[in-house]
Amino acid sequence: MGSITVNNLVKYYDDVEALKGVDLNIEEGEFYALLGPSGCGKTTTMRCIAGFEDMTDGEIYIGGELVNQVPANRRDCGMVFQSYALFPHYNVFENVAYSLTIRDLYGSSPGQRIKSFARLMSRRLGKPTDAIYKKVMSILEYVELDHFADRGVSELSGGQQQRVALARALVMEPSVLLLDEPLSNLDKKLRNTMRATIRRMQQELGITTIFVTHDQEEAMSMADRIAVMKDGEIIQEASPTELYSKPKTPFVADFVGSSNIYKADSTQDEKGIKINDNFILLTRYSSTKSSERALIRPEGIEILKEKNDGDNIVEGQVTMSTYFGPLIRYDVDIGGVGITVEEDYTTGTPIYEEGDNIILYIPEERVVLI
Ligand SMILES: Nc1ncnc2c1ncn2[C@@H]1O[C@H](COP(=O)(O)OP(=O)(O)OP(=O)(O)O)[C@@H](O)[C@H]1O
Repeated sequence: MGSITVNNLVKYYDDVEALKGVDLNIEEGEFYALLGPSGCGKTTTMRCIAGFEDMTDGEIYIGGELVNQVPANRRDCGMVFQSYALFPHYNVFENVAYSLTIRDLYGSSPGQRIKSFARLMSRRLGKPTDAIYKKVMSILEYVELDHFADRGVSELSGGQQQRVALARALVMEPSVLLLDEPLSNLDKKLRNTMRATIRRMQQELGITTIFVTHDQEEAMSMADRIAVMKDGEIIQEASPTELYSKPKTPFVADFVGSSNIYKADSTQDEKGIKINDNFILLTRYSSTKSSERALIRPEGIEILKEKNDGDNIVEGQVTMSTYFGPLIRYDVDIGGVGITVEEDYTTGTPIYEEGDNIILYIPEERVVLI
């Protein structure tokens, strides 16, 4: 199985600098997500690792081997694309078997190629060899599609096509699996199911996996580690929990969840943040610089039934109330500044409507300076 190391990866498309020196150290068996907005360079990074794209500068190692000069079909990477890229006129079995045969044809010695080609021919005549048959059927069983082996792929649902694409990549037993936004064509419910399926398979097979997505929820729920990219660079790399609780920049904070971000205050004797006339005391910080930003996650703010004399209490007016089932989100105006609050909803939780007054408590341990 393969670890992946990328050193100072630079990629220009003519004069567009798509990657500005990306470094990655992905451990064997790790599930690693590249997360970032459209155009930040996720796919380019992936394509360079797979060998589909020439790089301008840098080094890529797979399983400790420098692969800069190694062609794509010899890099031992299985790749699944957003569009699935299945052969529409082949059935499920053929799509998966074809990938196996093609790799054998182009990735082995001339003697083996002849045998592989013979297998390909025999399959085309409707008599697949035992070895191919067993291998393909076992992987189809694994993705729970063995009963659809002879069905045309165009007659499958999106989620089923997605599993064929996954089977096609896995049948080669690659040491590295590269998944480029594989779930973005699926509806929300199917996406959740496929997330679990992919994560389970990855853990069972222990394949080093890079997953490209612009969906923070997807990255957070699946990956061991996440690299957040922006404008061709990695801004922060961390575990999902660390990324959420200790984002290094306002961009990361905003990208990995909803957040309230305010300027830290440097003018007061006391340390804290000023939100209009409200001062949020931060006793555990030795100083707050004006260059710093204070991040408060919406779920870190408490709604009080009554005002009390404690610190860090602000009053506001609800401007929007959104009910999501398990939680309610309030957009609140506190003297011209907005703050978003989220509260778990259980039966009996009072719901505030637009225009209602609301009392908020901001515990200082829920404020992170970035
Ligand atoms: N073939 C190409 N020719 C010229 N520029 C390209 C090419 N492919 C990508 N780019 C540019 O390189 C940058 C990175 O693109 P890339 O596709 O890697 O981003 P991405 O993060 O995967 O975006 P998305 O989430 O939209 O797929 C973008 O500015 C893009 O316009």
